[in-house]
Amino acid sequence: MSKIAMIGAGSWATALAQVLAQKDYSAVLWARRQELADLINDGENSRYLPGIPLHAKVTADTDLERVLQGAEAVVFGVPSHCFRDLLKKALPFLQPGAQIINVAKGLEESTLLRLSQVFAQEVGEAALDRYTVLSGPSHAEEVGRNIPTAVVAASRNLATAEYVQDLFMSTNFRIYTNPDVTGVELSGALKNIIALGTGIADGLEYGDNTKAAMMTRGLAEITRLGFSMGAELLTFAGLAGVGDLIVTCTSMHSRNRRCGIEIGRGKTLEEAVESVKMVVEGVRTTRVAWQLAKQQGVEMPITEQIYRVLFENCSPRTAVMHLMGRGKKLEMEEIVSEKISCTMDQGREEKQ
Ligand SMILES: NC(=O)C1=CN([C@@H]2O[C@H](COP(=O)(O)OP(=O)(O)OC[C@H]3O[C@@H](n4cnc5c(N)ncnc54)[C@H](OP(=O)(O)O)[C@@H]3O)[C@@H](O)[C@H]2O)C=CC1
Ligand SMILES: O=C(CO)COP(=O)(O)O
Repeated sequence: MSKIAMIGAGSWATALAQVLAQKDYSAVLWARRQELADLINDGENSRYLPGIPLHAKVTADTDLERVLQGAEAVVFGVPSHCFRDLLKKALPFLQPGAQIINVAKGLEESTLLRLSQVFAQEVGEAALDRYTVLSGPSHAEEVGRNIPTAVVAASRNLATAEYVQDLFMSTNFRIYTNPDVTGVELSGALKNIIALGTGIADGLEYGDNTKAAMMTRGLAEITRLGFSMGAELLTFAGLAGVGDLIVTCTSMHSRNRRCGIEIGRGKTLEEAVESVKMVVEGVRTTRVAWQLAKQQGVEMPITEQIYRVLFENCSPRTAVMHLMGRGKKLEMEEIVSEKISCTMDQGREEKQ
């Protein structure tokens, strides 16, 4: 059977390799450290996905060229901040026409770009026809244990999205296709900010009401930013949107939520990130979203308060006080008015 290369050997890349190996693919993980490759080749990624015996077709190697040789598809499973660098390193060894699947949930901090835009800059706009983002409510710890999970494969090219759907689809891993790459990328990245926030609320020992309010209003501001950046509104109501927001804000598997809990309990950002021992994408994403909100002229009050807690020494309780003390609002105000004015503009253009 065919070979699939996985760039990165953390929890998510390992769990996805396990899904592919169970479908008889050879899933070869690229690890930057020999120690990690050895663990995987010994049958368990005890550093990132402990307690899950790996399928014999999951192997690891530190030689990037060897990993990529003959791979029909390449899954990038590394944190967003190293995507561009690893993509550049991988490019010379990619098989012509290889499918590229990105599973990272973040934005590039220095450029504020989505990762498909980073890919287009490095490989060329036309290559987006073989680029897919795979995203949705999917903790590695559960996928690795074959717990039923459903996610979205988004590509501008339907045939490419369907290739990824067929590649991963199994009895316990269900894939839907979606053409809205922008919406799927933004919702996957931005929900991590809200998960930091619900974690902080949990750390402060606020209740379920607070968490539900933060998730719902969080979704409203994610949707607002996403819509202003060209995403489809309905994507935010789907698996990659509200689905992933629910799982990340409520699960103890979530690294972002766990980091938030530690901050709410009084740890510094550095101490909280250190305690998680895996990537906490939401920290960088908060900086990016804070800047994007300003750039787009979009109100993101929760993101703004989380930014102040993470980077401006604002106490979590003060941040909550600021959120609760904001001026009176109509619940659907911005989203509805933007959509209506947009539809009206469209209607006017069509009439002319
Ligand atoms: N874990 C999950 O359940 C899910 C995660 N994701 C997303 O997948 C992406 C990866 O997350 P996850 O697997 O959890 O991360 P982990 O922290 O579990 O693993 C990160 C992996 O990336 C490697 N890595 C880190 N920095 C670099 C670098 N500068 N150069 C090369 N390799 C590097 C690590 O190697 P080393 O050990 O050598 O540091 C490790 O192999 C993130 O964007 C995350 O949001 C998406 C869905 C689910
Ligand atoms: O995206 C995820 C689940 O869908 C994982 O979230 P965390 O990075 O917070 O663990």
